[in-house]
Amino acid sequence: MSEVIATYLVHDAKGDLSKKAEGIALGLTVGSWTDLPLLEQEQLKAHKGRVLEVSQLENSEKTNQYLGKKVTKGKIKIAYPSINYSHDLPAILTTIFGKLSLDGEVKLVDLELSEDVKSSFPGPAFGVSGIREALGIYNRPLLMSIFKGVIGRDLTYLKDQLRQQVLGGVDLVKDDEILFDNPLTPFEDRIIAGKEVLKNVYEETGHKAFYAVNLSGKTFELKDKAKRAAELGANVLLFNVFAYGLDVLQSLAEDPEISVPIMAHPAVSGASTASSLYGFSSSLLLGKLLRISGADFSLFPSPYGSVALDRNEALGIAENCLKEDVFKKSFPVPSAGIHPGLVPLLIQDFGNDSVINAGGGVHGHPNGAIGGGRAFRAAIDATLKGITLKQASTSDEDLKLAIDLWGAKEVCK
Ligand SMILES: CSCCC(=O)C(=O)COP(=O)(O)O
Ligand SMILES: [Mg+2]
Repeated sequence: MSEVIATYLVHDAKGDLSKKAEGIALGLTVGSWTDLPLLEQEQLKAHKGRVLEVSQLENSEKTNQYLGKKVTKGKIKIAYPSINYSHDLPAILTTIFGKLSLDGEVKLVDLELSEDVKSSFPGPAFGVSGIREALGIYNRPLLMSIFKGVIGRDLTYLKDQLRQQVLGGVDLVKDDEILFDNPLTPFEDRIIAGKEVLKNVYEETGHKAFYAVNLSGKTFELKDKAKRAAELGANVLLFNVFAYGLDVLQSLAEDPEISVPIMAHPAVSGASTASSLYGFSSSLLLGKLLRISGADFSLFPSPYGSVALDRNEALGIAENCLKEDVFKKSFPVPSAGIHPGLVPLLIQDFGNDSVINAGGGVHGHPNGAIGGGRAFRAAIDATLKGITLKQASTSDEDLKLAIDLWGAKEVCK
């Protein structure tokens, strides 16, 4: 059947979840149902939402700590026929969660698209395999660092910081999401300068790395800027998807003139995911929806760093980035407050097909960004060989300095 199935988590004061589910299925599709004449009911049948599942998770005996009232918690699954909407996310999201998102304690936790609906979405143009091939790295998680303190600095500073990071052995360097187009480091100049630094480092050391430049500006200027970036040979485009919308990401990802991998930053997404009662689940928004819309990388807070996400939520994002589907895989990038001592935990939880990403954990190293990058690479190598960081640090000064400063969370085998 051609449809989208939505799963909701609801907290309902009235306690009749079946009635609530039927109300949603009707309200978001054909509106009124039972009061209509039989002929009209027949005509509308193909358009009506179908309740597939109603399950009570907790009863209403206890007062909910956030709502201050007794509520019944439950899961509701509804199928929405695809003849009701065009096959784009603005229409799909408005159908299944439009006014419903404003109507009490309802959280959208998952969406399942039938195969014909999926075919309207691009998925990542490069994906995990394409990025690995472009970098020539197949057997370990990638390592990324983040420019820091570039606001108010010029291109000379940016070039020097890029060089230091790449010399430490990182595979990717991304702009911070708060660096926009500006007179000191304009978008196009950053791409040109970045390419020059990466070329020099490659010629000197043989180490290949990519630079993810922040694609920013007004929505209707983005395509032209992205096309220009592609012409200039940009490696990756960083994009603050949730300040714009998933459909904007999709239109960039499916444009054949913008053949550049896209890295989705989660900025602003917390406003839609953080509540346990409202909004979207992180695994849906930062995993499934980013992937179908064309993100080659999805950044999200790791469970361990400074902006921590619940571990199951973070694992759910990674699962939706990587599970078998018609789409290429997106790289999960657990981020924020990451330092070399967290590498064993990150690899245990997110595996080889992930990107280890750090800003402060690279720049704050006592030997500077070069030392930070080297410490991370040593931590990755040690973890993959099954050696503890403590052991590895006896023969690696950069790793030793990092774990003396930030500690190490070894994992039990
Ligand atoms: C919230 S995920 C985004 C990570 C990010 O953009 C960042 O700047 C993290 O920096 P940090 O110094 O915490 O590694
Ligand atoms: Mg940042």
